[in-house]
Amino acid sequence: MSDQPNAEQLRRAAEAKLARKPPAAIEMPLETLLHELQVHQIELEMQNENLRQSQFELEKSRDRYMDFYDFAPVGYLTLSESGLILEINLTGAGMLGVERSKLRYRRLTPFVSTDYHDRWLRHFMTVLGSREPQACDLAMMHDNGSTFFARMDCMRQHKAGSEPEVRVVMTDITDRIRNEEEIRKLAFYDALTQLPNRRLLNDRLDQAMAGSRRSLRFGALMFIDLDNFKPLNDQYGHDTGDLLLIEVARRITRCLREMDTVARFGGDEFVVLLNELDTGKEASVTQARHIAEKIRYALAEPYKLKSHEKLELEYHCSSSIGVVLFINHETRPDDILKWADMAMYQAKAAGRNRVIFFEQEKPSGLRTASRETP
Ligand SMILES: Nc1nc2c(ncn2[C@@H]2O[C@H](COP(=O)(O)OP(=O)(O)OP(=O)(O)O)[C@@H](O)[C@H]2O)c(=O)[nH]1
Repeated sequence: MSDQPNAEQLRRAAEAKLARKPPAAIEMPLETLLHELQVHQIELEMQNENLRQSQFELEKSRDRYMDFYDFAPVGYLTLSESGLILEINLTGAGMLGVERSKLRYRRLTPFVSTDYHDRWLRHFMTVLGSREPQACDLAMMHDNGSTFFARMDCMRQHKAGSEPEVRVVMTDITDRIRNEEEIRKLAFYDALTQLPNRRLLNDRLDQAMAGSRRSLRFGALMFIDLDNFKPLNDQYGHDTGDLLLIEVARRITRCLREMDTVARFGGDEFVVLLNELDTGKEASVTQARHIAEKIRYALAEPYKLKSHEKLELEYHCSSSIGVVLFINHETRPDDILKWADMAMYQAKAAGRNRVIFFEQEKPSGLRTASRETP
């Protein structure tokens, strides 16, 4: 803004000047008076022009501010103390999928995914009670029902004589969250079958063993290796082999309860983890054998596969399964895996297509495997 006095001030100053002047001064020649008036008029016009220019600059910077506000890459919202939307920029309205004019005085909470309502309401109360900025990540609902993730940076504003308000900067973090999920998936799941991988299996085995210690129920771990899988790859190509592995994953999963885990251990090896069987060993062996046999039957059913020449082919493939029971965290996870693997090799050696249980340590200190009939 210019330091020039405004028209009202000039008028008052001129009147004061006139009032102060002695009558003699007023009786100056008309020509001099006219000249002085003209000079004043020019000065006034120049000041007017300055004012117009300042006004113009002010409007321009307000428009620029509105552009920054409306088209910022983040949503800006002002919420009332009760969570009503008082103001929102165009980006924010776009994120919610509703025209800005229709958002005023609507609550923000219905745009937060139901699972996140509690988190949002707790966060909002914290913001109202704090002078510091507070942030939380939420799953939000677009008006069309699709979900996006947003980081909500919130700050309470409280000017004397007015109701408190909450300023919110809403940043779309969907890509970041999806990337994190993708990275987690890559780290813990097998890309071909989408089953948990070896790393996730190790976690689940730790949990199952801790659970067994609490419940004093047996758990079981099965090592499953396909028989004669290699010839399928050799004859029809890796892609056809992949199709069989995907189908194997489906068939094993169908034999299990929700609480059990099947993981792809590598190549044509799968590991099944059964939780919370029975407190008695015999009953647990019976349950584990029942499931292992179910899997063995399911995997021995013929596979209808498409070869690399798109020809449909039927392939027969059995499995060798080694099983070990565990309880009460007595053993190390590595040993459980090793013993199940040993039992599986016993099944291979005994002619394949069978289930063999690993027998716990003998009094002699020798560990052997006992064979089950195919
Ligand atoms: N298609 C496909 N093949 C794989 C993959 N990973 C490993 N393999 C192959 O799986 C085969 C596993 O070898 P083996 O277990 O020795 O083969 P097998 O014929 O089942 O032998 P036995 O277990 O003794 O009956 C090898 O040919 C590997 O190249 C994969 O992701 N996709």
